[in-house]
Amino acid sequence: MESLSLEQLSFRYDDKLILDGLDLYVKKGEFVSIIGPSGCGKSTLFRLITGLEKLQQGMIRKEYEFVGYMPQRDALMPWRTILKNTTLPLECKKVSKADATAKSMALLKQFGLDHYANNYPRDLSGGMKQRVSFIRALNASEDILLLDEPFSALDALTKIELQDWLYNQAKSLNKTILFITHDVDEALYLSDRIYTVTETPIQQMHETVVPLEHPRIRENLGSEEIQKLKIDLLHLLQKGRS
Ligand SMILES: Nc1ncnc2c1ncn2[C@@H]1O[C@H](COP(=O)(O)OP(=O)(O)OP(=O)(O)O)[C@@H](O)[C@H]1O
Repeated sequence: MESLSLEQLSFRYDDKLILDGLDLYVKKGEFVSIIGPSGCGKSTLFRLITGLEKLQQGMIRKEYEFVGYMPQRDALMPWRTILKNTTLPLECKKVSKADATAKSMALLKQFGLDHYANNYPRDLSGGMKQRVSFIRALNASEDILLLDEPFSALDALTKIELQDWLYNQAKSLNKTILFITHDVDEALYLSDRIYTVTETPIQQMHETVVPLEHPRIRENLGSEEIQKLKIDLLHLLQKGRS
Protein backbone atom coordinates (compact mmCIF):
# COMPACT_ATOMS: atom_id res chain seq x y z
CA MET A 1 0.00 0.00 0.00
CA GLU A 2 1.33 3.44 -0.94
CA SER A 3 1.68 6.11 1.75
CA LEU A 4 2.68 8.76 -0.74
CA SER A 5 2.54 9.01 -4.50
CA LEU A 6 3.45 11.79 -6.86
CA GLU A 7 1.95 11.69 -10.30
CA GLN A 8 3.13 13.71 -13.28
CA LEU A 9 4.46 16.46 -11.03
CA SER A 10 5.82 19.54 -12.80
CA PHE A 11 7.13 22.67 -11.11
CA ARG A 12 9.04 25.80 -12.10
CA TYR A 13 10.52 28.84 -10.40
CA ASP A 14 9.76 31.69 -12.85
CA ASP A 15 11.41 30.52 -16.09
CA LYS A 16 13.43 27.69 -14.49
CA LEU A 17 11.81 24.28 -14.87
CA ILE A 18 12.70 22.04 -11.88
CA LEU A 19 10.34 19.05 -12.17
CA ASP A 20 8.98 17.82 -15.48
CA GLY A 21 6.29 15.16 -15.12
CA LEU A 22 7.83 13.26 -12.19
CA ASP A 23 6.25 10.06 -10.80
CA LEU A 24 7.40 8.70 -7.44
CA TYR A 25 5.91 6.53 -4.70
CA VAL A 26 6.70 5.42 -1.16
CA LYS A 27 5.01 2.37 0.34
CA LYS A 28 3.84 2.20 3.94
CA GLY A 29 6.75 1.36 6.25
CA GLU A 30 9.33 1.86 3.49
CA PHE A 31 12.57 3.83 3.85
CA VAL A 32 13.27 5.53 0.53
CA SER A 33 16.22 7.83 -0.18
CA ILE A 34 16.69 10.42 -2.89
CA ILE A 35 20.23 11.20 -4.00
CA GLY A 36 21.12 13.79 -6.59
CA PRO A 37 23.42 16.67 -7.45
CA SER A 38 23.27 19.93 -5.52
CA GLY A 39 20.60 22.29 -6.74
CA CYS A 40 18.68 19.70 -8.80
CA GLY A 41 15.40 20.21 -6.92
CA LYS A 42 15.29 17.70 -4.06
CA SER A 43 14.32 20.20 -1.35
CA THR A 44 11.79 21.76 -3.71
CA LEU A 45 10.15 18.35 -3.99
CA PHE A 46 9.84 18.17 -0.20
CA ARG A 47 8.44 21.69 -0.03
CA LEU A 48 5.79 20.68 -2.57
CA ILE A 49 4.84 17.58 -0.55
CA THR A 50 4.57 19.62 2.67
CA GLY A 51 2.60 22.36 0.95
CA LEU A 52 5.27 25.03 1.51
CA GLU A 53 5.34 25.44 -2.28
CA LYS A 54 2.09 25.62 -4.20
CA LEU A 55 1.36 22.72 -6.52
CA GLN A 56 1.48 23.86 -10.15
CA GLN A 57 0.87 20.71 -12.16
CA GLY A 58 0.29 17.05 -11.35
CA MET A 59 -1.03 15.24 -8.30
CA ILE A 60 0.25 14.43 -4.81
CA ARG A 61 -1.63 11.65 -3.04
CA LYS A 62 -0.99 11.21 0.68
CA GLU A 63 -2.50 8.51 2.82
CA TYR A 64 -2.51 10.91 5.78
CA GLU A 65 -3.23 14.60 6.18
CA PHE A 66 -0.02 15.48 8.02
CA VAL A 67 3.60 14.84 7.12
CA GLY A 68 6.53 15.31 9.50
CA TYR A 69 9.20 17.47 7.88
CA MET A 70 12.76 17.87 9.07
CA PRO A 71 14.45 20.57 6.99
CA GLN A 72 18.17 20.66 6.16
CA ARG A 73 19.09 22.89 9.08
CA ASP A 74 17.53 21.96 12.41
CA ALA A 75 15.44 25.18 12.23
CA LEU A 76 14.65 25.09 15.95
CA MET A 77 13.28 28.31 17.35
CA PRO A 78 16.00 29.84 19.52
CA TRP A 79 13.53 31.63 21.78
CA ARG A 80 11.55 28.48 22.64
CA THR A 81 12.72 25.84 25.09
CA ILE A 82 13.47 22.33 23.83
CA LEU A 83 10.10 21.16 25.15
CA LYS A 84 8.29 24.09 23.52
CA ASN A 85 10.06 23.44 20.21
CA THR A 86 8.82 19.85 20.22
CA THR A 87 5.23 20.70 21.21
CA LEU A 88 4.83 23.24 18.39
CA PRO A 89 3.18 20.90 15.81
CA LEU A 90 0.79 19.63 18.50
CA GLU A 91 -0.18 23.22 19.36
CA CYS A 92 -0.90 23.78 15.67
CA LYS A 93 -3.12 20.67 15.70
CA LYS A 94 -4.95 22.10 18.75
CA VAL A 95 -3.87 19.27 21.07
CA SER A 96 -4.36 20.34 24.70
CA LYS A 97 -1.31 21.76 26.47
CA ALA A 98 -1.27 18.91 29.02
CA ASP A 99 -1.43 16.20 26.32
CA ALA A 100 1.18 17.96 24.15
CA THR A 101 3.55 18.25 27.11
CA ALA A 102 3.03 14.63 28.16
CA LYS A 103 3.58 13.32 24.63
CA SER A 104 6.69 15.43 24.04
CA MET A 105 8.18 14.63 27.43
CA ALA A 106 7.74 10.91 26.75
CA LEU A 107 9.59 11.27 23.42
CA LEU A 108 12.33 13.44 24.96
CA LYS A 109 12.81 10.77 27.62
CA GLN A 110 12.88 7.99 25.03
CA PHE A 111 15.59 9.88 23.12
CA GLY A 112 17.62 10.73 26.25
CA LEU A 113 16.83 14.44 26.14
CA ASP A 114 14.32 14.87 28.99
CA HIS A 115 16.92 16.61 31.18
CA TYR A 116 17.16 19.33 28.53
CA ALA A 117 13.42 20.02 28.29
CA ASN A 118 13.76 23.50 29.82
CA ASN A 119 17.02 24.38 28.05
CA TYR A 120 17.26 26.33 24.80
CA PRO A 121 18.65 25.12 21.43
CA ARG A 122 21.91 27.04 22.03
CA ASP A 123 22.65 24.71 24.99
CA LEU A 124 22.64 21.55 22.82
CA SER A 125 25.19 19.91 20.51
CA GLY A 126 24.47 19.54 16.78
CA GLY A 127 23.51 15.86 17.18
CA MET A 128 21.15 16.65 20.07
CA LYS A 129 19.49 19.42 18.09
CA GLN A 130 18.90 17.03 15.20
CA ARG A 131 17.20 14.64 17.64
CA VAL A 132 14.96 17.44 18.89
CA SER A 133 14.14 18.32 15.30
CA PHE A 134 13.30 14.66 14.66
CA ILE A 135 10.94 14.60 17.68
CA ARG A 136 9.23 17.72 16.36
CA ALA A 137 8.76 15.97 13.00
CA LEU A 138 7.34 12.91 14.81
CA ASN A 139 4.87 15.18 16.61
CA ALA A 140 3.76 16.57 13.26
CA SER A 141 2.99 13.15 11.82
CA GLU A 142 2.60 9.70 13.27
CA ASP A 143 3.09 8.16 9.91
CA ILE A 144 5.28 9.70 7.24
CA LEU A 145 8.48 11.67 7.70
CA LEU A 146 10.41 13.71 5.14
CA LEU A 147 14.02 14.15 6.25
CA ASP A 148 16.19 16.55 4.24
CA GLU A 149 19.90 15.77 4.71
CA PRO A 150 19.49 15.52 8.49
CA PHE A 151 23.07 14.41 9.17
CA SER A 152 25.08 16.35 6.61
CA ALA A 153 26.45 18.92 9.07
CA LEU A 154 27.56 16.42 11.71
CA ASP A 155 31.00 14.95 12.42
CA ALA A 156 31.63 11.40 11.15
CA LEU A 157 31.11 9.58 14.48
CA THR A 158 27.95 11.44 15.46
CA LYS A 159 26.65 10.82 11.96
CA ILE A 160 27.16 7.06 12.26
CA GLU A 161 25.53 7.03 15.71
CA LEU A 162 22.51 8.94 14.45
CA GLN A 163 22.19 6.75 11.35
CA ASP A 164 21.95 3.68 13.62
CA TRP A 165 19.56 5.53 15.89
CA LEU A 166 17.33 6.58 12.97
CA TYR A 167 17.37 3.10 11.49
CA ASN A 168 16.23 1.60 14.80
CA GLN A 169 13.55 4.26 15.30
CA ALA A 170 12.24 3.79 11.77
CA LYS A 171 11.98 0.05 12.16
CA SER A 172 10.64 -0.07 15.72
CA LEU A 173 8.04 2.65 15.10
CA ASN A 174 7.27 1.32 11.58
CA LYS A 175 7.70 4.77 10.04
CA THR A 176 7.45 5.59 6.38
CA ILE A 177 10.46 7.74 5.53
CA LEU A 178 11.53 9.74 2.49
CA PHE A 179 15.12 10.83 3.02
CA ILE A 180 17.39 13.18 1.05
CA THR A 181 21.12 12.64 1.29
CA HIS A 182 24.33 13.26 -0.65
CA ASP A 183 25.97 10.28 1.02
CA VAL A 184 25.67 7.09 -1.06
CA ASP A 185 26.84 4.85 1.82
CA GLU A 186 24.20 6.38 4.08
CA ALA A 187 21.51 5.78 1.45
CA LEU A 188 22.61 2.15 0.98
CA TYR A 189 22.73 1.47 4.72
CA LEU A 190 19.32 2.94 5.54
CA SER A 191 17.11 2.49 2.50
CA ASP A 192 14.86 -0.13 1.01
CA ARG A 193 14.94 1.79 -2.27
CA ILE A 194 17.00 4.66 -3.66
CA TYR A 195 15.88 7.19 -6.26
CA THR A 196 18.79 8.83 -8.09
CA VAL A 197 18.41 12.10 -10.01
CA THR A 198 20.13 11.62 -13.36
CA GLU A 199 18.86 14.66 -15.25
CA THR A 200 17.60 18.20 -14.74
CA PRO A 201 14.84 19.21 -14.97
CA ILE A 202 13.85 16.01 -13.19
CA GLN A 203 11.66 13.77 -15.32
CA GLN A 204 12.04 10.25 -13.96
CA MET A 205 14.53 9.23 -11.31
CA HIS A 206 16.53 6.02 -11.55
CA GLU A 207 15.21 3.47 -9.04
CA THR A 208 17.43 1.00 -7.15
CA VAL A 209 16.21 -1.70 -4.75
CA VAL A 210 18.88 -2.19 -2.07
CA PRO A 211 19.69 -5.92 -1.89
CA LEU A 212 20.38 -6.04 1.88
CA GLU A 213 18.37 -7.91 4.52
CA HIS A 214 16.96 -6.33 7.68
CA PRO A 215 18.23 -5.79 10.31
CA ARG A 216 21.02 -3.99 8.52
CA ILE A 217 24.60 -4.72 9.50
CA ARG A 218 27.08 -1.98 8.66
CA GLU A 219 29.84 -4.45 7.73
CA ASN A 220 27.67 -5.77 4.88
CA LEU A 221 28.17 -2.47 3.08
CA GLY A 222 31.65 -3.76 2.26
CA SER A 223 30.39 -6.76 0.25
CA GLU A 224 31.36 -6.97 -3.42
CA GLU A 225 27.74 -6.64 -4.54
CA ILE A 226 27.14 -3.46 -2.53
CA GLN A 227 30.46 -1.90 -3.53
CA LYS A 228 29.59 -2.50 -7.18
CA LEU A 229 26.18 -0.94 -6.62
CA LYS A 230 27.83 2.05 -4.96
CA ILE A 231 30.05 2.61 -8.01
CA ASP A 232 27.01 2.35 -10.30
CA LEU A 233 25.18 4.95 -8.17
CA LEU A 234 28.18 7.29 -8.22
CA HIS A 235 28.28 7.00 -12.02
CA LEU A 236 24.59 7.84 -12.18
CA LEU A 237 25.17 10.88 -9.95
CA GLN A 238 27.96 12.05 -12.24
CA LYS A 239 25.60 11.70 -15.18
CA GLY A 240 23.05 13.85 -13.32
CA ARG A 241 25.57 16.61 -12.76
CA SER A 242 26.80 16.86 -16.33
N1 LIG B 1 12.44 30.22 -3.94
C1 LIG B 1 13.17 30.01 -5.03
N2 LIG B 1 13.10 30.85 -6.09
C2 LIG B 1 13.82 30.65 -7.21
N3 LIG B 1 14.67 29.62 -7.37
C3 LIG B 1 14.80 28.75 -6.35
C4 LIG B 1 14.06 28.90 -5.12
N4 LIG B 1 14.40 27.87 -4.28
C5 LIG B 1 15.29 27.12 -4.96
N5 LIG B 1 15.53 27.64 -6.18
C6 LIG B 1 16.43 27.08 -7.21
O1 LIG B 1 15.86 25.85 -7.62
C7 LIG B 1 16.85 24.85 -7.81
C8 LIG B 1 16.55 23.67 -6.93
O2 LIG B 1 16.74 24.03 -5.56
P1 LIG B 1 16.63 22.96 -4.39
O3 LIG B 1 16.93 23.67 -3.12
O4 LIG B 1 15.33 22.26 -4.49
O5 LIG B 1 17.81 21.95 -4.77
P2 LIG B 1 18.44 20.73 -3.94
O6 LIG B 1 18.54 19.58 -4.89
O7 LIG B 1 17.66 20.50 -2.69
O8 LIG B 1 19.89 21.30 -3.62
P3 LIG B 1 20.91 20.92 -2.41
O9 LIG B 1 21.25 19.49 -2.59
O10 LIG B 1 22.09 21.82 -2.66
O11 LIG B 1 20.20 21.20 -1.13
C9 LIG B 1 18.19 25.54 -7.50
O12 LIG B 1 18.75 25.96 -8.71
C10 LIG B 1 17.80 26.73 -6.65
O13 LIG B 1 18.71 27.79 -6.83
